[in-house]
Amino acid sequence: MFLEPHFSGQRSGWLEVICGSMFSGKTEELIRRIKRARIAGQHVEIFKPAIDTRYGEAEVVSHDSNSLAAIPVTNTKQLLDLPKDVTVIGLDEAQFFDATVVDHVQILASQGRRVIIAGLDMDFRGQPFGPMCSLLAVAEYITKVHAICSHCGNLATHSYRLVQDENTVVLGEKEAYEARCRRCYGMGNMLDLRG
Ligand SMILES: Nc1ncnc2c1ncn2[C@@H]1O[C@H](COP(=O)(O)OP(=O)(O)O)[C@@H](O)[C@H]1O
Ligand SMILES: Cc1cn([C@H]2C[C@H](O)[C@@H](COP(=O)(O)O)O2)c(=O)[nH]c1=O
Ligand SMILES: [Zn+2]
Repeated sequence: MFLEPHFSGQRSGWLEVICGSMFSGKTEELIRRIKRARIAGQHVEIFKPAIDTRYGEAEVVSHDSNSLAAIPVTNTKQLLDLPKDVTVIGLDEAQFFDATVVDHVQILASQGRRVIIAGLDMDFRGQPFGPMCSLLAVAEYITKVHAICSHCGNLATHSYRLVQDENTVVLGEKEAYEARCRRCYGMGNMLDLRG
């Protein structure tokens, strides 16, 4: 389990990334860390891409219906308008932000703030999703969480799309995606290719 770092001298900021497939517990882990920061008396703000309207516009919500209020973002420059006393920043569904998010979270960290970022590492094709690769490269701390494969019960790393749609962005839940292990993901794709 992730334990928050301690600093004895002057505290510097840092980036944490929580990544994994759909249903792997990214949002739950983000909510857990945010709640602990609030318990510690820190000022927290949470953001999400405005594009993710699945559960309403101003919330991050887990598949188990845990939720926290969040500010929808259309341009990641908005992240830089934060008051100085906000020392902890959460970002959910980071795969949907554009590449500018990488510079903007680094500015926040260099201002001494803790930035916790949750997002899908891979899209339904098994390819790196949006800015997640770059965020993983610059983060001080990385946590990869795993779902349970819907087919065999092993650990799942992939998000398998059940609906026919070639667009990278297709919002959805269980009706549109399954968590799968590498083996079951590969077998599903082979069957799709055979038609
Ligand atoms: N295949 C699955 N593997 C693991 N958890 C699942 C699965 N399907 C549904 N869940 C539920 O989803 C919850 C995780 O939800 P959430 O934190 O929103 O995940 P993520 O943000 O990674 O999509 C789990 O606690 C569990 O109750
Ligand atoms: C794999 C994949 C997912 N999406 C969408 C589907 C959901 O709306 C979100 C992921 O939500 P979660 O909190 O991680 O469960 O992303 C997509 O648009 N494209 C994809 O390839
Ligand atoms: Zn499997």
